[in-house]
Amino acid sequence: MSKPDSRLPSNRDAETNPNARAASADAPSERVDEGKRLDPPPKSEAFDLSAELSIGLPVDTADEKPEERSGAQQAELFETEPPPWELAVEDDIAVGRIVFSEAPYGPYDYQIPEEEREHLKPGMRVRVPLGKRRHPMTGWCIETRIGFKGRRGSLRPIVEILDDEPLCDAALVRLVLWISHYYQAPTGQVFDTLIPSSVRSNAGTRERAYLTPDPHRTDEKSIELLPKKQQAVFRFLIAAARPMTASELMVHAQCTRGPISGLQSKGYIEVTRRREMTTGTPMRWQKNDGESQHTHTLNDEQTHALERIENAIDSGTGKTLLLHGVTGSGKTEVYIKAIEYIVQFGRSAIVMVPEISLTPQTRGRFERRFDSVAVLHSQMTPAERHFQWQRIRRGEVQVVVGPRSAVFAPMPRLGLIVMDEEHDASFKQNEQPRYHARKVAHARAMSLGIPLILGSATPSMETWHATSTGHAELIPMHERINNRPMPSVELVDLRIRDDRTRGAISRPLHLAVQETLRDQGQVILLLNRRGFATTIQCPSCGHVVACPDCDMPLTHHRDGGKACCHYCDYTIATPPWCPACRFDGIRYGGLGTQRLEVEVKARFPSATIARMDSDTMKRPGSHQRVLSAFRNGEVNILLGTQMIAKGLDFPNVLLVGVINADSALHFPDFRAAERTFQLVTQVAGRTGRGDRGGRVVVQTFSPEHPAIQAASRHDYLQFATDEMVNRRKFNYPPLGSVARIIIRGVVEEVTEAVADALLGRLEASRQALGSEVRILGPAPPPIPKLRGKYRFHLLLQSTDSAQLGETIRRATDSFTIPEKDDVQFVVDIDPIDML
Ligand SMILES: Nc1ncnc2c1ncn2[C@@H]1O[C@H](COP(=O)(O)OP(=O)(O)OP(=O)(O)O)[C@@H](O)[C@H]1O
Ligand SMILES: [Zn+2]
Repeated sequence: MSKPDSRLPSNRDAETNPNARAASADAPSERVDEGKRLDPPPKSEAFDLSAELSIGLPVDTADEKPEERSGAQQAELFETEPPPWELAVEDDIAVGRIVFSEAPYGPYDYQIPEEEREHLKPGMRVRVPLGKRRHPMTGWCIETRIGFKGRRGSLRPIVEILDDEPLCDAALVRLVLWISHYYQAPTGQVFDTLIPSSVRSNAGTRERAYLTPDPHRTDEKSIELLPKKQQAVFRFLIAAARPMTASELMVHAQCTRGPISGLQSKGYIEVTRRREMTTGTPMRWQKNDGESQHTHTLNDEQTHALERIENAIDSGTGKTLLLHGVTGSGKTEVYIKAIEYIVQFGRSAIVMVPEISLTPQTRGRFERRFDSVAVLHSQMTPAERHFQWQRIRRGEVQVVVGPRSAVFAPMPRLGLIVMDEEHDASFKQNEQPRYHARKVAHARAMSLGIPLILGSATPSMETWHATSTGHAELIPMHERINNRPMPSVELVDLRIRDDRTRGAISRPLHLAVQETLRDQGQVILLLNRRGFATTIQCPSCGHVVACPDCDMPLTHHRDGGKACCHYCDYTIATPPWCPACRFDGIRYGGLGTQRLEVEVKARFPSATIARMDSDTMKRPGSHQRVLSAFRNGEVNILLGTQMIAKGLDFPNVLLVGVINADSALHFPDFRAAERTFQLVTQVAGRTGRGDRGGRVVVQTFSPEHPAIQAASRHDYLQFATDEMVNRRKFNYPPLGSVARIIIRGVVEEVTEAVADALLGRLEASRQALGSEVRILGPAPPPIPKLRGKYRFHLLLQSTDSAQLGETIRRATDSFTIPEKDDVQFVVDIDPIDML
C-alpha cells in the first residue's frame, strides 16, 4: 500500500512562515508504510523518557526504489525468514537508522560501510541515497546496531558521514525522539531545530589545508632527488617544524606555488585539513545599563528558597521547583546563588528568559556575576551563534542565558535549568516543531536527574496545578525586597462618564501622571496595541478597510501613512477616501500606541516620552538604548505594548497606568482571563520598587471581572482558585489536555471538506482505540482567513494526554490529501495560540 504524504514540511511550516518553500517537486509523492503501528505511548504526564523512548518507530529500509515497492514485496522483505545460509552473515551487517527533515521523513535503515562501523554514532549527519533522487540526501542518524533481518544486499549503504563527532550527545538524541513523538513532528525537523543552522553550515569557519613533510622523505638522499627550488622549500618546511598553510610557506620560503605543488604531487608533502573559526571572539553586548555590581545578602525568604534548591541539587534526582515570588521579591538573585552553588562543582546552567533583548538588565546581572556566560539572542549573526555553540559544547560556558531555544544548549555538564517568567507565551514555538520549552526543559531535567526551577510572580495554571499534584514543589516568596509594600492599585471604571475624557486617558489617570511628573517620578503606560488607529472605517457606508488575504481590519500607522495587516504584514498607503463609496472623510477608530503617544505629548508637553513597541524597536540595540535612557532619567514617560511589562526594575517608576485592561479579556480563548491577570499584575509590579513607593491606575470596562479584581489586589491565590473552577467545568488545561488541528487551503469548500474528512478519521481512530477524547469542529477559527488561505480548526480534548496524542497520531499518520486540493494541516499539541 502506498500513498501520498500530505504532511510535507514546507506545507506545515507555511502556517507561520510565508517564505516556506513550496512543496518540493522532487519529494516523492509516495511513501511506503509497512503497516507497523506505534505502540501506545505510556500514560504518564511525567516524562518517563525511558518508557516513551522505547516506542518502536516505523522503520523502512532504503530500498532501491522505495516509492515503487508493492505491499507484497514489502511483506517479503520483512516477514519471510531469510534462507539459512544468510543467517550467518546477517548478524554481521552494521545498520544505521536515518531520518530526514523533509518528506519522506523516514526512518529508513542503511548499511554502515565496514570501515565506518566504529565511527558512526547517533546524532551525526550522513549522506545517503534516497528513492530515485540523483544526489544523496542529508539525514540524521538516530540509532546504530548490528544485525539486519532482511535479505543481504537489500540495504543501501551510507555514502558519507558528515560529522567527526555527534552534534548532540546520546541524552539529546533521546530528547529529540521524545519531542518528535510528543509533538508529532518529524524527527529530522526536530534535529534541525535543536542544532542551529549556523552550526550545521559551519558559519564563520573555513577549512584550511596544512602542509607537513612526509617523515619518510626527510632524509638527505630523498631530498637530493628534488629540483633545486623544491629542495629549498622542502628544507624550509622541515626546519619550521610546524604545519604551515601554502600561503604561509610561500611568504616564508619566498617561493611561488609551483614548487609546493610539485612537492605535493611527488608525495613529499602531506596535507591535513582543519576547520577553523574565521571570526575572533564576538563582541559582548555593552553593559552600560548603569546597574551596580555588588551581590546581595539574601533575606530570609531568599535564603530559604536557596536552601530548598540546593537540597534538590544535592539529591541528584530530577525535580521541578516553582519559585513563586511576588514581583520584586528578588528571584533573580536566588537563581544566581543557586548557579554559583553548582558552578563550584564544575557544572553549568541554562537560564531561559522571555526575550533577552527586552531584558538587558537580567543579562547584565548574569554577565557580571560569572566568568563565562553565553548570551543567546535573536540578533546574533550566524557566525556568533556558531561560535557560542562551540564554546558551550566544549564545556567552556558556565551559564547560557537565552530564549526558548536555549533549552537545547549542548552543555556537557548541565546541572540546573532555570526558566524565568515561566508563564510567558514566548516559550511555546509557533511553528513546527511546536514545542513548549517548559515541557522540553522538564523532559531534559528529568532525564539528567537535575532540578528545573520555574520562576514567576504569576505562574501558569499548568505549573500551579503541578504543585498540587506533587509534580512540582512550591517555594513561595511573599515579600518584596526590604519589605517594600506592593503598590496600591486603583481601578478606573471607564463606563462612568465623569471619569472619561475625550481621549484614551481618564481624568484620574491624567491627574496621577501630573502628580508623578511634579514629584520627579517616572511613569509607565501600557497599551497592548501598536499602530495609530486599529480600524479604518467609512462613516458614510460603514466599509472597513481590511486585508484582502486575512479579512482582518487594517491598522493605520501614522508614520508614512500606511495601513498594515498585523497578521500578515500586508501594507498599503492609507486611503484618503472610502475605497467603497468614495466618501471623503474616512475615520480612524480604535486606539494604538502611536495615537496614545500623540495624546500623551499633547497632555504633558514638558515631559520626555519614549514609545516601545515592535515598530519602534526594530533595530538591534534599540531596547537597550531606550531602557538606559529611562534608567538615567532622560525619559519621563515610557509607553508601549506588553514588552514594557516584562521584568524591568527601575526604582523611580512611581506610577504605572494601564490604558485598557480589557484588551485581552474578551478573546475567544480559555486563557483570556489568565493572560489579563498576568499582564496587569506584571506591569503593576514595575512600580514601588524603590524607597518612594508606587501606585497603579488600571482603566477598564469590567472592573468587577475576577481576573481584574484579583490583579488589583495582587492576589494570585484568589485568581488561581477562581480560574481552576472555570477550567474544571470544561476540563480545559491544566485539568485536561487540548490539541488543535488547523486545516488551511485556497478554496473554502475544499478546505472544509478536508477538515470533515479528517474529523471522520479522528472519530474512527477514537473508536478503534476506545479513547475518551472530545472532538470539537471543524469550525472556522477566530481568524478564518490568513495569508490568502481559508482556515478551519478542530479542537480535541481529553483528560488523558497520551490517549489524545495517540488518537491524532493514528488518524493523521496515513491521512492523504490529493495534491490538487492544495490543502495542508498542522497539529498543535498543547496549543497556546487559539486564533
Ligand atoms: N537580598 C537582597 N537585598 C537587597 N536587594 C536585593 C536583594 N535581592 C535582590 N535585590 C534587588 O531587588 C531588586 C528586585 O529583584 P528582581 O528583579 O530579581 O525581582 P524579581 O523577583 O525578579 O521581580 P520581577 O518578577 O518583578 O521581575 C533588584 O534590584 C535586585 O538587585
Ligand atoms: Zn493580512
